Amino acid sequence: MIHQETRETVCRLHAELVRYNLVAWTAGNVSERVPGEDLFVIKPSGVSYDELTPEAMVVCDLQGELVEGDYAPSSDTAAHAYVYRHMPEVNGVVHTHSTYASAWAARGEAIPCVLTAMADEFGGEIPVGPFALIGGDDIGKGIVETLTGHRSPALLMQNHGVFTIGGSAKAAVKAAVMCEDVARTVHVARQLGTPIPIEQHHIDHLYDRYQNVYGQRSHL
Ligand SMILES: O=C(CO)[C@@H](O)[C@H](O)COP(=O)(O)O
Repeated sequence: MIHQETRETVCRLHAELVRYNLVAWTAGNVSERVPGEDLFVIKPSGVSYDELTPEAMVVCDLQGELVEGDYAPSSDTAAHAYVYRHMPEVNGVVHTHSTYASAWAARGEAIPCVLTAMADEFGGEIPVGPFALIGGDDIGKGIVETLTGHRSPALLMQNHGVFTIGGSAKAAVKAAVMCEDVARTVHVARQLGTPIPIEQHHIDHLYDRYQNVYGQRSHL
């Protein structure tokens, strides 16, 4: 099938949403831009995660129209397409209903930057986007307006759940995993007392280290 490599990547990353317990039933979705094309691959709508295969993935253009595939595209296809049209640096988009992060979304409250892990991955708070109905451009507009110029690759769409972006679908999945992890920890901290905000200059230092030094850097 066309765009087999991207199909395989997107299919494999959907299994990561299940592995990290970020979705229930058929909720959530992952997409990735097809390299060099005005196209992206996304999950078919309402198909059980254990039935997802590279062949079941669907290919859409940047208007969200189905280009190739046997299934109807995800109900969030318009949102993903809007992000790809307006954020050319983004090559991966993920949506989950992960429990703790969605509980913050239900309250319309940003997750404050009170953990070094938040400074590392999000460069500050995880912001909240507006309430938006599903299917049109409203969710995509909310994502773009909230995350443009913001360090965080994740946001909480009010009353809905998590959307993340990344330079790849893998990066966006990582952001979704880390978003749920810190949402849970900060929630627990709130139950025990008042979390202590990290000073901005420390956030900046931590973010720079994590983004530019942490891990294995290719020197070849
Ligand atoms: O959030 C919603 C519906 O509220 C959707 O994003 C579902 O979470 C997944 O829909 P499909 O990708 O299966 O169409």
